[in-house]
Amino acid sequence: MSAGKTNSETPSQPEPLDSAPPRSGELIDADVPAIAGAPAPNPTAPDPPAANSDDQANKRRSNDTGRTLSILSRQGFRPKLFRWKRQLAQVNAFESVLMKEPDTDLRKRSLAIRYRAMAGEKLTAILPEAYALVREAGRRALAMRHYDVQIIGGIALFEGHVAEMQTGEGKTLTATLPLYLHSLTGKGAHLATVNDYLAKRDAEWMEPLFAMLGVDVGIIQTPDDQTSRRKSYSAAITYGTAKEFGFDFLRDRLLLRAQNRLQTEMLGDGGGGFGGSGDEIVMRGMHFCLVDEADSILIDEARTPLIIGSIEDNVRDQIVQTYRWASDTATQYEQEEHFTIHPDTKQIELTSRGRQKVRALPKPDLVRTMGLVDLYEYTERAIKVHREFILDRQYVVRPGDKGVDEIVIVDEFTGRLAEGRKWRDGIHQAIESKENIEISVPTGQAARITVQDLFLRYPHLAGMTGTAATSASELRRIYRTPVLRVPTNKPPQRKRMPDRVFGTMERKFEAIVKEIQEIHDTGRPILIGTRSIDKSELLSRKLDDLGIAHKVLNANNVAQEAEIVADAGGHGRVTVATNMAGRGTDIKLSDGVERLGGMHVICTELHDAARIDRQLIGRCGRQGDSGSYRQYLSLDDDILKTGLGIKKSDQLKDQGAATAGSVDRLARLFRKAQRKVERKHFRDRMVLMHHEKERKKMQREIGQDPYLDTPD
Ligand SMILES: Nc1ncnc2c1ncn2[C@@H]1O[C@H](COP(=O)(O)OP(=O)(O)OP(=O)(O)O)[C@@H](O)[C@H]1O
Repeated sequence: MSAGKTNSETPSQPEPLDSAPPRSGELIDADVPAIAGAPAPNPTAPDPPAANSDDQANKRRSNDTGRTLSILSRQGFRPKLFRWKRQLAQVNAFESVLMKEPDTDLRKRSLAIRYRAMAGEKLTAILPEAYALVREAGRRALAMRHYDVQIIGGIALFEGHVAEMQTGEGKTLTATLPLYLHSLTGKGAHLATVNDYLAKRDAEWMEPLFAMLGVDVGIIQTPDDQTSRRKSYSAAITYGTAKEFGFDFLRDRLLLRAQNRLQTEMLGDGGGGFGGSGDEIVMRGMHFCLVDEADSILIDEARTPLIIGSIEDNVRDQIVQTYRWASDTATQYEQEEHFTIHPDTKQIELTSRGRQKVRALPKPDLVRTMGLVDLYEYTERAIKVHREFILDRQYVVRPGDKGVDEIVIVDEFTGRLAEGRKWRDGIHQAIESKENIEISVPTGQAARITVQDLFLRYPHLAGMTGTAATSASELRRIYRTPVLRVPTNKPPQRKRMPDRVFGTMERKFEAIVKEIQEIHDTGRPILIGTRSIDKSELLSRKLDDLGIAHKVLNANNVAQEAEIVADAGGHGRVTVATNMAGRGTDIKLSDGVERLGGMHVICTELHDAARIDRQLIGRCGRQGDSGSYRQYLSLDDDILKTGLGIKKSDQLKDQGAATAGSVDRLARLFRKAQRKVERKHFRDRMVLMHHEKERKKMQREIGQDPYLDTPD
């Protein structure tokens, strides 16, 4: 969209979706048989009459089926429309019957369809009754009746799509539909979220709905022991994080291998069973997984390897001392004289004078016994870390569980602390030595799986997200999950204000503060998104100087998160946040704010991926509320360096320093830089995927287990 005009938002279209078959094997038949016990489906049947005033209120809020389907048809979904329309009508027809039945009958029906599913009846045939049951249980147990758009979203999820639903449109409730339907087979349905908190919150929130249908729910939390994990996995539906699902898969696999070995050994002397430790695996297979925040987990996290470590390295002391030595000497090396930086890969390489210096510098005894090639590598890494990794941007230092300080990564995409995640290739340890804290010497790998591999193992996979359209082709290519943009329940009212571009960050921040002051005077709440913790704090100081009361939400003050978010939509509130405010945060407007124009969002910089910007923007104009947003940019922004290269970005920076006013016409340059970064990340992911595939193929050929026999 071009700058210079105030527009209603028109997000870019997702890929045409009918070109790739959905992943799920259970595609819906064109001829769904009529279902016993339900009135004959009538494709044009209106929604059933509302039972009470609550329901009437829900119905008023609900979209009419016609609007939903006409929006979908504009997305190029025609071939599926006929089927969905009929299924929606069938769900509605069932609903009018179910509404008259007592709770006990709902449970009996639920049991009956479970038997049918277990007996092998196709889930597609059971879908209308199952979805109507879930809708009715939602209405009774949670006072939330699934809107038509949510039913459509639920059908798409069942068919293996990634459903893009705008913020606040009710992904949590929509998820109950495919989770329930898949759980009927008795093979378990998983919901993967990004953190423990969301897994617990969503499971506990939806639990009364499932309980009404006689379905139990398990929750996996990081500290859980094996026994409680096993219990949670034995539930019909299990909520947990992608990370925990991955680690449980690996631990089970290690255990199975150990047991197999034991069994083989015992067979020789007539023994049976694996008595030994008495351990048992915790998972009971992988059948269906619904991934929440699908773009974050399936794309941003795709490359993250989940690793279970083996025994400690016996050369630990030597490694620790070498990290320390390299870090202590890193600042003595000069660019060009001692090292060069590759313009594209940003790789640091010592020159011959640099290597000479490595050899000449005094070293402790243990370091001297290290091979020279290793010493060069340690030094290059230490130089890189000193130049590129900045405290309170990419990471924070925080007191750890055992009373020792630890480095915690700040996730570029979520703004949150990425608990337990570590940089690879010694970078994490080099940062630990830079910050002079205990060095966590890497252990050997016992088992390893990437997030991508993990989810590709599920025969039925689906996802939900607020922002998938920009990743549609990647999701389809890697996971075979087409993207469906689910229309909002009410038409969106979000306004885009023209982009503003300044020469320097300083001038940009001045203009931002001015805009905050002006809008703040009208009483509208404002949310300002920054790319890093230090910038959120810089802006906060500027607001302090002007006496504008505000709250700061970043990874340093997670404890007050719920309180800050609950308040952010209030009259006159100003909230400065990293992209932590970007997901899972439902900002509700307080009374009267809607009339003033709703919330205003200010984006202070572009992120590496456009969808992260969209997440922040999505905080305003929620559920048909009014709202507005504006993007601010400056010629010294990081995105220009990462997207256009150092030379070009340095030129622009110089140009910016000499520019007094705004240069809004340059906005297009920033989007171009962002697209370049996105393409580069995409290529990296594809290369990784190719290598991983080749490695696994080769390992299988020589009889190895690609998850357990992993090279470091
Ligand atoms: N069918 C419904 N009837 C009534 N209220 C609903 C319905 N669906 C969702 N809601 C309400 O909408 C709000 C947002 O729901 P939810 O948090 O699941 O949204 P979300 O799509 O996950 O948003 P986010 O992108 O912020 O995570 C909740 O307060 C929920 O109660």
